[in-house]
Amino acid sequence: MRAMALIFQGLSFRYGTKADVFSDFTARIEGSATVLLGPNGAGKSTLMSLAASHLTPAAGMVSWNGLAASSKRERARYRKAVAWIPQQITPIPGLTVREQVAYAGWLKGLSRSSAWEESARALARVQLEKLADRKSHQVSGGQLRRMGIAGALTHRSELILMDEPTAGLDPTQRGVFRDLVAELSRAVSVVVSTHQTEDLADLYEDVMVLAGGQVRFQGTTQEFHALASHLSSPRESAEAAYSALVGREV
Ligand SMILES: Nc1ncnc2c1ncn2[C@@H]1O[C@H](COP(=O)(O)OP(=O)(O)OP(=O)(O)O)[C@@H](O)[C@H]1O
Repeated sequence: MRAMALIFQGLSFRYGTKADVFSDFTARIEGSATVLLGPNGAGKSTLMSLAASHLTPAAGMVSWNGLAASSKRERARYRKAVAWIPQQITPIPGLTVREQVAYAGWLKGLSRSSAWEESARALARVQLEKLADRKSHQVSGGQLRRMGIAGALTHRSELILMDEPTAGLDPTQRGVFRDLVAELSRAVSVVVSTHQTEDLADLYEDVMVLAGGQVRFQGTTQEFHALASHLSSPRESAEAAYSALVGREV
């Protein structure tokens, strides 16, 4: 296993004058494929945005593999190593799929020419090469998300954070996405937030359950299922374990 860790140390964060979403939050995510579960409002998206250094904590720090997101000297390297696929991927008007993927690489510090070269390789990995010349606002939601992943692949990130990547996808697109996560996690670390407890065992090594800005559970997927081991199917036990941890807050 790669010895890389995403570390949250004494993190505090709130939006404006609202209550703290996180207060002195400490957690460590290692391993190649982790799923972040939690009810609406648990703080999953906020944690992902903090990890992406898209949001800045009021106190504490986030680091990846020893690089601190908040360090001026390390921030560019941190952002190149850590990619984030937000819930909403916005097509950039006028750009083709390939141009938008190349643009993502350029934003992370690649030269224009290498961003352009890498974009072709990345689109092939997410099986979108046929749509490379289509305008990005003319592709489906599932294809947009794969385009976002391709953007993350251009700069060869080490960690890919995906926020609710399967929300609203039809079963076929979900299947494509699952294969992609399985493939990606052989080469890079992935952290995926979701509401869906189905198919956890096949895709993820580790589970972290968040509720009310706190870690309710962290362990291997097997340990997670074992919380409800009296139930036979993995799907039932995952749902039961999840409900036991966060109640019916869904
Ligand atoms: N932009 C924002 N401005 C103000 N409050 C926000 C904002 N985004 C989230 N919050 C609040 O912060 C808390 C955590 O929200 P967050 O979106 O991180 O949870 P989540 O687990 O991702 O939920 P969901 O599953 O619904 O996406 C919630 O109380 C939410 O209302």
